[in-house]
Amino acid sequence: MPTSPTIAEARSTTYLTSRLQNPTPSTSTTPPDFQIPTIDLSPSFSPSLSSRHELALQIHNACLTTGFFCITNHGVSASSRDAILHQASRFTKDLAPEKKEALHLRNSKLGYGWEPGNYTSLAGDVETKEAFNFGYEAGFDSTGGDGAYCNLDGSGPEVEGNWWPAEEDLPGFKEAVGGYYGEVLDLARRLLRVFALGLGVREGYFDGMVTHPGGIVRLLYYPPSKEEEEEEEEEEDIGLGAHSDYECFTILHSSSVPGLEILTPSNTWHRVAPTPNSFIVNVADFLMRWTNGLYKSTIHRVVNRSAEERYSVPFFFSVNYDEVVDTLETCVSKERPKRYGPIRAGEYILERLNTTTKGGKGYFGNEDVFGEKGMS
Ligand SMILES: O=C(O)CCC(=O)C(=O)O
Ligand SMILES: [Fe+2]
Repeated sequence: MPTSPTIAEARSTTYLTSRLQNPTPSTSTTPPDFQIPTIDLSPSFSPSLSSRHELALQIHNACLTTGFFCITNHGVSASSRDAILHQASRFTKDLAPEKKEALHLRNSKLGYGWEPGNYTSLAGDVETKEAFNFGYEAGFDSTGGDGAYCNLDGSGPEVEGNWWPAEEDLPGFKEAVGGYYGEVLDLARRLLRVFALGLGVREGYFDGMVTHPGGIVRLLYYPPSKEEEEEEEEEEDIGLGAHSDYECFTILHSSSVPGLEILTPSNTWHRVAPTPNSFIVNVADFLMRWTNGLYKSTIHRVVNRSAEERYSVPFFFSVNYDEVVDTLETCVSKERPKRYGPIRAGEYILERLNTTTKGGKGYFGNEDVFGEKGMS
């Protein structure tokens, strides 16, 4: 069940303040020791268990340190990757304003639909990004699903499902985004098997927990920078404010325009240079909790400093939302006693989502907070 906005607000503020050691990190250059490893995922297809173990070790090390890594040879087709960016641009540019308005996420309890620019804020930054959010549908799943999907709040898809534009308004949109979703879901499940090996449990340990998994996709648009902002650090327009992600891990695809910045241990923003044909993967909060704080869910943000538009598509992968998850025993030791109790995946994520607001007050379906237009 969603928490009341007041509790959510307090938790959001405390959480982010505790993780942002300095609320305004310096944007000076990255320390030379900070690197996001690039990991070749081809061994995940290998019949050799030792090759898969070697891969798992590389990923495990990245999760213990940066919390971010870049993957190549991931198995997602170039055509689907191109198609999803094209659909993000069609949604942003071709869908009439009144059609977007009809999909406004203020009408959704689960964060689905259209998020206009400036609608949300994170860590006090008003954001310039625009987004369209949707979640799992069995029809996208290459396994066909197990028929047991439930929403973040425990309700079934018949209570609230995705909010799609009408087919005649954006012909072929749902089919294309569904095709991409299915391929990335396959990748996510394969990656989770690699995570299992890295975490010292058997490879199939998590399989039964992702039979109807959570997986929210956002089609994100970041407008071009109004002016050359490279030297004007004070004036920068935040596309997406400093935050960590909420689920198990995120698989991020973006256009070639840079913008993603990662907070380094020395409190500087590391600007990620996009690598062709790759995805960026990052540990999110639920996995951090599940691993007893061993895996790092690293704070990041987006600033589009270029004169070009930027599109990106994160896939936030979670175990089945009705799965009750307790700390992994392999992550508990005498030196690191168990820090967290069991929690239902959807409950945790929904609580976190409800904190992502202008003023931290919770916006999903919450007309009272922002009034009719959802903005103040
Ligand atoms: O657009 C990006 O590169 C990152 C997006 C992101 O961090 C998010 O949506 O949580
Ligand atoms: Fe993120």
